[in-house]
Amino acid sequence: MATLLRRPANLARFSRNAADILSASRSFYPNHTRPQLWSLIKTRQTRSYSSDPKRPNEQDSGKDEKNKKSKPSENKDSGKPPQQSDDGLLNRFFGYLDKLTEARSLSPREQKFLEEVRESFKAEGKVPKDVEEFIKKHVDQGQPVSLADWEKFYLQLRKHMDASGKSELKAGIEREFMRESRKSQDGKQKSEGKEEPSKGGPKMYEFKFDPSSFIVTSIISYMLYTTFFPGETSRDITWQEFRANFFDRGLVEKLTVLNRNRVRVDLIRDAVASEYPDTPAAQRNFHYYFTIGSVDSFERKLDEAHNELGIPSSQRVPVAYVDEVPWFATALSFGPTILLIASVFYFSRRAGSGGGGQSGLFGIGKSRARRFNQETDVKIRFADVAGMDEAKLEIMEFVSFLKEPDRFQKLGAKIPRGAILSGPPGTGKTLLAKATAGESGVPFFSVSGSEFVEMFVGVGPSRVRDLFANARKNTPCIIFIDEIDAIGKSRSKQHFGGGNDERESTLNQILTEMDGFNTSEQVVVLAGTNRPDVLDKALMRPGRFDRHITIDRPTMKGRRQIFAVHLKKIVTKEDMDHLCGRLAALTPGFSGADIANCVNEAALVAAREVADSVTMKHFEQAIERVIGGLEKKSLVLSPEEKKVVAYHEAGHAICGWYLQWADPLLKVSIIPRGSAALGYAQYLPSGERYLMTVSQLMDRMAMTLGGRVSEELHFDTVTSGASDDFNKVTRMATAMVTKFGMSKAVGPLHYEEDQQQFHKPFSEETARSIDMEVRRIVDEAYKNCQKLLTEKKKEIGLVAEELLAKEMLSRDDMVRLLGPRPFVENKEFVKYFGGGSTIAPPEPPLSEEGTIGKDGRDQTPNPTV
Ligand SMILES: Nc1ncnc2c1ncn2[C@@H]1O[C@H](COP(=O)(O)OP(=O)(O)OP(=O)(O)O)[C@@H](O)[C@H]1O
Repeated sequence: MATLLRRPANLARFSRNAADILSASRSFYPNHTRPQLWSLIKTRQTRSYSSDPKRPNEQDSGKDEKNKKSKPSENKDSGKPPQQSDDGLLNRFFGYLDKLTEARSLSPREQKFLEEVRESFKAEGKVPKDVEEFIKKHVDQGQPVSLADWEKFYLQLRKHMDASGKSELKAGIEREFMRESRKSQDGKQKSEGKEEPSKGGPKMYEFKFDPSSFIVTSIISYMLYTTFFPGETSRDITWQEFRANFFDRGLVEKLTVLNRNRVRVDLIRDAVASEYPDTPAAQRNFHYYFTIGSVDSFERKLDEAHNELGIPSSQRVPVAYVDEVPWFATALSFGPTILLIASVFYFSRRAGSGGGGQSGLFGIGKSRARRFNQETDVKIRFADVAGMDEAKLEIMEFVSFLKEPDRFQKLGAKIPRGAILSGPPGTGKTLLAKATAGESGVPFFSVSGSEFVEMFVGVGPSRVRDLFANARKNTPCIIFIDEIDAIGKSRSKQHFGGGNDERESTLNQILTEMDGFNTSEQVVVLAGTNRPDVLDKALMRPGRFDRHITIDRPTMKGRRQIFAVHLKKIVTKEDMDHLCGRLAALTPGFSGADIANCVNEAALVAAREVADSVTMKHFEQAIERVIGGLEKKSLVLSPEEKKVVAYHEAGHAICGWYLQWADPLLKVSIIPRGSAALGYAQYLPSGERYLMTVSQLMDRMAMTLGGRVSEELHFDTVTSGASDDFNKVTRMATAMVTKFGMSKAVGPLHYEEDQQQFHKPFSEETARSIDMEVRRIVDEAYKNCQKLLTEKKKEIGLVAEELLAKEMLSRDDMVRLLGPRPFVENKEFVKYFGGGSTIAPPEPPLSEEGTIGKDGRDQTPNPTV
């Protein structure tokens, strides 16, 4: 390829030299015909050869000649009769080479090449056939040299050099020609003989033609050129100059009034050139301009000038009027708009590139669902999801459907479209969906409901369409829409206070898409929500989300299993079975996420202490921290306040100890924690409690009021610290009356209090009787508590003083101070806490009455001062 590229360049170079020689020959010897010319050259050469000392080449060639004669076997044509040498032809060829050398100053390499050619031919004593023909035809007969002739000639020389092993020289020459031909293309024909041959091969530069950058570069160059060299095509002059230099001399051909404020002067070029030989005005594109105040004054002045010169109206200089739009100014006026569009485009591309799929402004309607690839991403299996056996069983069916659809289809069963996983936060809904994908070995598209909500209209439905289209391309697969309540809220409820058309149309699109699946399409849609109650009924109907899987907070058994899953990754020397059981008992109401957090927190506590392994103590600290929040070391109470807190907490503790149906006490503390609690008493619910008796509720209320009663018994005044206790007690009592049917006066009725309803669901009369009943119940609980604590005033003092000294009392301390609790304890409690070791504080029992916090778990530690 390189040779092919080089060849035209070499040919061009050779033919140029040859043409030069022939033309030079003609000018040197104008009176001779070409054969005469060459015979002249020949004689001159013969003369010079006979008179000059022998050239080294000739000496060498003489030697070669002898060698040839002495060693005929070394001749290339050995075996053939040696060809008769044609000295005349050789000499004519050498003469031609001389002429070639003289006509152009060749580079040393080129000269060397020709020398080599000369030597080589001389050594052989003959010229090759083609060269012979060339000489005869073009030198002897004077026929013109065509490019084809030169190609043949050049190839012949090359062939000869190849045959005589001069390939290195040849390569050098070719490089030389290459360089020279490039030079000649650039139009910079320098003297080649003075230049050193370049080292290495020629550098090849690749130019890629980019039309857009070419246009932009051209425009910018033109603008710069016209800005910096405006005088090249135009020049401003005054009216006086115009008159004196051109108008009065009759050099003006035409005047053009531009935009009514400037005049372009067209001159009679030839006349201007002869009048002003050095002026640029003679150039074709050159114009003079002058400005005018107004068209009227210009016309008046022009008329006057014509009149002064006595030019008849038929021969007056013609005037044209043109309104030109200056393109540069126009382009500038569009500049800000173009800039704005360009930057919007650019930033939208950048912003979009973060998300998957198509980027840019045009990708806004594309789904943001993350696709987890089976082999790489979804490593979760059902074994990793603990404590929700029923939910797993339910969802297992989807796995078998995705794995072996035939089993269902052949019996004519319709495949379930999807399932809604509902439950409190952190209970493992996403985990279960991932495990379903992991088990079934299919791609998993995960998206959050809020990702369909954008400020642009139509984006939500478009993303839904895109998500489902993607899923259809990847069947079988699972789509998981987390927090579906963000878009799937009941449409009737949305209209209360405004409504949201965009959300509604997104929901409609989901409904349509789910309807759009045909029964054989293996796309399962799972959705997670914390609020199944607000979802649109249409979403829940059979044929869409067929299955409703409720995932509640784990039971004691579930917690134990979840702890077992998460403790696998933790380094601990504790007995695993006992540890899991004890931790599960300590963490009623914890969700899976809480448990995961708790285990991690314990490992962090251990690491902070630079321990080798995580011990029970670390777990208990972690649980305490998760429940109560951080210890508030910065909060320093005054001694009086501390005393009040101690007696308040001691009141709770004594109630919990001596009331039969109260939950067993685990820990009392007056160390401030979290945001509001100055102290707390903690109890362990006696097992999983699904039903509560009146006695249990009454004892729990009495226990909650214990703090305030103790304050009353021991101090002259009471504090504000019991307000949270009163809140709990009131809610419990209200629930007993309005929901549990535990009041004879109100009867077996259930009144749901709906925040969104303006009217209460009961009459004024009922409201009054509810109020009275609630008051009666609380009063009763209060009296019980007061009675008990008055009896146990001494014990309260004991516990409070010990608390002031130690700040925290465990169940052991209580046993030491008060003796064993006078009631039979729960079996599980005895199993894990009967030993009386340090007891971590579990959360107070969950109660239906609304001690549940924002996240579904009661986060308020029991009574504060
Ligand atoms: N049953 C469980 N077994 C093991 N780990 C669990 C379980 N439930 C929750 N977890 C842990 O809690 C983490 C959070 O769970 P996940 O995200 O599935 O909760 P979620 O119910 O989807 O929460 P949200 O409703 O807030 O989206 C999981 O990554 C896992 O570590």
